[in-house]
Amino acid sequence: MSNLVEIRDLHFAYGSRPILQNLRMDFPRGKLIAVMGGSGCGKTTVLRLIGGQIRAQQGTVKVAGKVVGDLDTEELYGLRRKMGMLFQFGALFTDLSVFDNVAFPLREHTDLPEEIIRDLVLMKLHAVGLRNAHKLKPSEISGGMARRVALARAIALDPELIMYDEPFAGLDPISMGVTANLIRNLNDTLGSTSILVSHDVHETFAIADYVYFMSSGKIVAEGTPAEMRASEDPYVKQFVNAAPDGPVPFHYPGKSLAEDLGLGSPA
Ligand SMILES: Nc1ncnc2c1ncn2[C@@H]1O[C@H](COP(=O)(O)OP(=O)(O)OP(=O)(O)O)[C@@H](O)[C@H]1O
Repeated sequence: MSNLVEIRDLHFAYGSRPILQNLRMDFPRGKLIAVMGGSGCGKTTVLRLIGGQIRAQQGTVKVAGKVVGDLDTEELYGLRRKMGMLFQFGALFTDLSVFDNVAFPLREHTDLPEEIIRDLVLMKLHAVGLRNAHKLKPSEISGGMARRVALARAIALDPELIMYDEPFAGLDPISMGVTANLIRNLNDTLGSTSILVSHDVHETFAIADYVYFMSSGKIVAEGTPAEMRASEDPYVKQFVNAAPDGPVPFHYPGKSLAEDLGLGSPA
């Protein structure tokens, strides 16, 4: 099976601060691939490299066979049209109705007549169960519904690749489950490829085909959700079991408590 996105030998630094090291990742067409790991390990940076918002200092990111870092502005713009992105707390335009929020990318990126835009928007809203809410403003709907509208907007242009950055953040458990199912169903019905950045193990394992675990800018484990559940890797175990201490220490590194309290030999 061919990969829609391929990352090879990737190194990335913000200034002199290394963020990603020696990454190799495959995102096969049609699959839903999760990228998991603690806060600040570099997950969002991976999405930004795929979207071409930033460029790697070393290594390659290929999307649909093209090296993203080599594209000029116009080519990048063309590539981005094939990508749908749902960012953390995917903010809606508060002054626009639900309908106009979803219509926005269609009006911005296509010359389609309004009657066609109307049908497309209603179909996308139907897919997320909110066709009948199309006249409402974001202030009149719940947080879970707003996330679904953002999802409808992200898929408005039938993207080949959909990237989700923490789509479950701030949602109640029911809305989380609804959003997770939608992400899986949309991937399958649109025939797209999805990248899901999340630290929510339960929802992510329920829908992902394959999982990459990152820590400090490196891939530390990868496999299917079942393989990850059975993994003996201490980092994966700590993450999957949400253990407060393990390879990721609870205490910020430094002096021991005994030293700080002047109690003699360091522990
Ligand atoms: N524009 C920037 N300039 C400098 N450092 C940055 C910039 N953006 C992110 N970083 C740093 O890069 C590291 C990786 O950030 P990134 O957002 O990719 O992490 P993440 O795994 O997505 O974290 P989270 O789950 O908290 O969103 C972090 O330490 C962050 O502080």
